[in-house]
Amino acid sequence: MAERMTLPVLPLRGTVIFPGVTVPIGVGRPGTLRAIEAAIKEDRLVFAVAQRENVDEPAPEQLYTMGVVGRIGQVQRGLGGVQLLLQGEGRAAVLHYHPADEYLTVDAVPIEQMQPINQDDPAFAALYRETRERAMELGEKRGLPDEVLHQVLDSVTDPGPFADLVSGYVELPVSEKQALLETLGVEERLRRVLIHVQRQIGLLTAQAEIKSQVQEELGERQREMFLREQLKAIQKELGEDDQNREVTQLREKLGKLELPREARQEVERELGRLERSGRESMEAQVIRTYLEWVAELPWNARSDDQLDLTHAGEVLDEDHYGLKDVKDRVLEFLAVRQLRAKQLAEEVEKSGECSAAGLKPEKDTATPNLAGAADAEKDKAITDSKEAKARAMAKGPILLFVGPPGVGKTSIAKSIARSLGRKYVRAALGGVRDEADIRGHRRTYVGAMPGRIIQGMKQAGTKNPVFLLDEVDKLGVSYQGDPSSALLEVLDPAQNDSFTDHYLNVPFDLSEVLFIATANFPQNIPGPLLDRMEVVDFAGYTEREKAEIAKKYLIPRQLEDSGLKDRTIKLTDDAVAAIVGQYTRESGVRQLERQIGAVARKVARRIAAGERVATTIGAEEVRDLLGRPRVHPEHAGEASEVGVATGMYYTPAGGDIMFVEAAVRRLPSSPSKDGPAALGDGFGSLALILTGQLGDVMKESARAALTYAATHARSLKVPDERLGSVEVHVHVPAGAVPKDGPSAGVAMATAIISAMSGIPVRSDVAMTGEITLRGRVLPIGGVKEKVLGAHRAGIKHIILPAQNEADLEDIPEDVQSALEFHFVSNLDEAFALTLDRKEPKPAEELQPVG
Ligand SMILES: Nc1ncnc2c1ncn2[C@@H]1O[C@H](COP(=O)(O)OP(=O)(O)OP(=O)(O)O)[C@@H](O)[C@H]1O
Repeated sequence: MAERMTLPVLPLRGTVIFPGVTVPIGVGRPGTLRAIEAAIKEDRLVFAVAQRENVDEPAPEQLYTMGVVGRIGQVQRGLGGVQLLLQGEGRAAVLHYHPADEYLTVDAVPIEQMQPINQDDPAFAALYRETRERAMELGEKRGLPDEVLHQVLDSVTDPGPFADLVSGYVELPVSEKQALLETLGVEERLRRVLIHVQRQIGLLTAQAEIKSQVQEELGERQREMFLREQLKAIQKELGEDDQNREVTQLREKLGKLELPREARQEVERELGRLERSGRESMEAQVIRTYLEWVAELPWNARSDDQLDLTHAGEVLDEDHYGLKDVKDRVLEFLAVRQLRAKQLAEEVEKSGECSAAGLKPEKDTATPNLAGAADAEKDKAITDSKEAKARAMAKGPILLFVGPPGVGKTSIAKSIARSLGRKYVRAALGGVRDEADIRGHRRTYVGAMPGRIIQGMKQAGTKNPVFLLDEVDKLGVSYQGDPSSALLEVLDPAQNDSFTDHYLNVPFDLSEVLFIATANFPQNIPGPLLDRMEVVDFAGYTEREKAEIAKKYLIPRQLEDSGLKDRTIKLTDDAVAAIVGQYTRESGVRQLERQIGAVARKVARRIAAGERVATTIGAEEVRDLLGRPRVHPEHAGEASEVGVATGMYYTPAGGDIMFVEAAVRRLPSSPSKDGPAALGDGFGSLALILTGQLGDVMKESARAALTYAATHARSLKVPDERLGSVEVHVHVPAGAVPKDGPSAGVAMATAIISAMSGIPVRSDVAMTGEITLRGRVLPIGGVKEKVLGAHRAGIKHIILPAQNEADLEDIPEDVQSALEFHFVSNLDEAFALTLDRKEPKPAEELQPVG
């Protein structure tokens, strides 16, 4: 029997201490504190026993009767109590509690544990091992570090203390713990501990499982939500649904087209890129625009040509008055095209037959049907492409319509399209200085676009339109490439079946297009371009022609535009003549149409205002409606004059006459009285003054005229007394109109000679012609315009260079018969006609200069 001990009691609340286990304990209750102090003074042993009930000052019956003898280790005193480490040493059973004022003491006896009968019993050993392993597992599950676990568990090898150690750490209610403490049989204790450990492991596992499940579930849902959000964002970013739909639509649209291989490849490539790019991205926009362009081009659509020349002639006549030459040229052009196309088609047919006959038999023996079909297809393809070539070759040169504005160049081109049953498109080239205007910008440029040719093709919607290249003479050249060279490619039948626009970046076939160009001044067209073209001249209209055009086309059209179609408004011939003569000054009929439009609108306004308006509009009414006449054309001079010659000029606005004036004055140091001077035929020094906004060429022309006059002064009957040092002043009035060109040579020479000799110039004679220093008269341009202008001005005689005689046929009959033409090849011939020798004026003294 172990010896009994008397010890201070340390009541434990909510815990049980096991032998071999050291635990920290906080003590605050005064009784317990006193017990601890007492123990510390003795041998530091206390009897640690669990309370049955959670009270402050437990009575003996509120304490269990088995506890542990504990040794007090480290003590930390603090405010309101102490912290101490208590190491459980051995079990002890209570004999008596001794309540006292100071603190509770106990009489207790140590209790030995009961070892199993056979420790080597495999069942016990298994139990022990199992308990160790499960304890280890529990420690791990609680998240204790492995080293610590091993250190603690491995330090105890005896099954009894091991069970106590684990009991100390297992989380259990006090009663359960106490029950473990009171289980003295080691085997039984192990078994119970194992059960608790297992249970706790189970609990922790379940807890962990639940936790992970919950987390998983949460996580799963969050993940899904997150992904969904992300997807939405991505789709929004990509506009995926719309994008896909759009790509599909584009693909369908493009799929229907018969694209050439290269174009198909490019389109596929771009479709792929579009699918991969974000909907709102810059790139997608660019690709979409590109594909839209491709989809809208006429790769294979064409209108059927109506090559009926009679019909074409009718259409041209229907739309235009006069222009006989032009219409004839156009019809000839169409006829040649038609014949050549037929001829080439026949050749193709023949060569097609030959190849078919030559190839077939051989192949038929191999795989009759298939090879036959394939061959036929191949043959057809060859024939088709040859036919296309034939058509292209049949094109011949490009027509170039040359003439002043408003003479019907554009509208004839439209008529050609109508007569052929083709679409009509027009590209204005005036002011185009950039190659990219013709050929487009590469797609890498921001805002790149196809050039005007491809734009025109899209607008046409067929691959064989009539394509008007307007104002090719106004193409410029800049550092950004020469647009005319791009145009050359467009017009070259050998190249234009694979015209490559920079933007499109794939060849487009222009070979079936009927190009027509227009220009005001063909001399401004670059040589190589002009070489490609066949010039068709549109000269201006005579007054009579204009009046006819007005009556037949312009007046009905303008009345209709002003809503007067149903009214019986009529313009008399006088009215038309008044508009033509007094309100317009042009070769074409643009201004005329505008003025007629103005008349029509004014009438309409008066009608709308309820005024009474005469239905027949005469010249009077025109003046009333349009106000004072705007145009004051030059009129032929009344009588012959000294030093005034009538020249002719033409601008895009038409031809007209102009007066060249010359005056001669003596220079101060005139050697005249002292006899003939050194220069030429009796002149000393000669000064020339030029005024009236003359261009360089005209100035040179004036010098040449003066030199000729000076060298021929004697033979030209310039009186001796007028020879000497003189100053000649040549002036061309209407200074606001810039004048240039060599064709005033004859008129200048005439004016100068007249001024020098004092012989007047006939006022009813108008003259034109370039001169040389030796007095030869060279041909000039614009004969029709000039002659029409002179006719308008009331001139009777026209002097033209002999080499211009052929141009006479351009001049309408009525004008021709109203005029008398004289052709000259030198100045003497001209002077003979222009100088009015019948009326020689008395030779006047020359006025000195200054
Ligand atoms: N011979 C004509 N018969 C009927 N109408 C005509 C005739 N000539 C011109 N017109 C009319 O005059 C107007 C101007 O003609 P158009 O536009 O064809 O001139 P254009 O020579 O092409 O001038 P631009 O060089 O300025 O383009 C058109 O309305 C056209 O129908």
